[in-house]
Amino acid sequence: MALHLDHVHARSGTFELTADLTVETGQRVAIIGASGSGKSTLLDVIAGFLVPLSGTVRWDAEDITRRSPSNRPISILFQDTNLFPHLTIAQNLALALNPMTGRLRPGNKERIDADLTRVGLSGFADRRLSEMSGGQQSRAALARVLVQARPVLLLDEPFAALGPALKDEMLDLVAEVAEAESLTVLLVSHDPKDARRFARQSILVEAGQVSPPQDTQALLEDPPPALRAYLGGG
Ligand SMILES: Nc1ncnc2c1ncn2[C@@H]1O[C@H](COP(=O)(O)OP(=O)(O)OP(=O)(O)O)[C@@H](O)[C@H]1O
Repeated sequence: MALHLDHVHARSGTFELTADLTVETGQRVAIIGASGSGKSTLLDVIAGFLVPLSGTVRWDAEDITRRSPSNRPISILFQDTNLFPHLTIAQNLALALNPMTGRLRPGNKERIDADLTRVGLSGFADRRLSEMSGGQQSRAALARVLVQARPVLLLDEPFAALGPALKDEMLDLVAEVAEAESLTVLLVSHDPKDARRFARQSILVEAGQVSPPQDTQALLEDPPPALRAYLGGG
């Protein structure tokens, strides 16, 4: 299994993006590029918020190019956690599972409890989000994407508001969970330390041109000029 972008050409306003690449199942990949290079636009194409003008997005043999975001094998974690502060964690996760009703179906409660345990929040099910710390809210947001049980996880700077130690802890937790569930993960981050920590391979985005995954260490040691300037490497 793999996520494929075959000869994708997309346009958002006047901005153009091209991508031709494969991310293998279970791979963790960082998306690196200067500000405005097209990292979020790339995630939009994969997630289904932006339909390309040409080319194909495939999950293995399945063409998902025109599928709505909610019908893709993909979940997304943004910095805005998508959680309702006045609801409990359990209520939030129930809504993630059954968006129309928020009611639990048979088996849902067990799934929620298992995912809360997995992210270190066992016993927190009835706690309101507004009564939790930033780190705990990040864990709850991760549990929210885990209950959806989709094989591809997109992360767009999800832990940028946390301090460095907490951010590292969350990245390690995502890596651990991704490993256990064989998730394919794409992480947009502005911090090269995150890419080094999280992803052996990275996708470089330069002025709308997306390169296939390459070795993170090698890319960051010898970045192309635009990326070097952005990273502040002189
Ligand atoms: N609807 C639009 N009309 C015109 N330009 C757009 C539109 N949407 C996005 N852009 C431009 O597309 C480019 C890519 O934006 P994108 O958000 O993908 O970049 P990014 O690499 O994620 O940037 P950052 O690191 O700053 O978040 C930017 O120059 C942005 O201004």
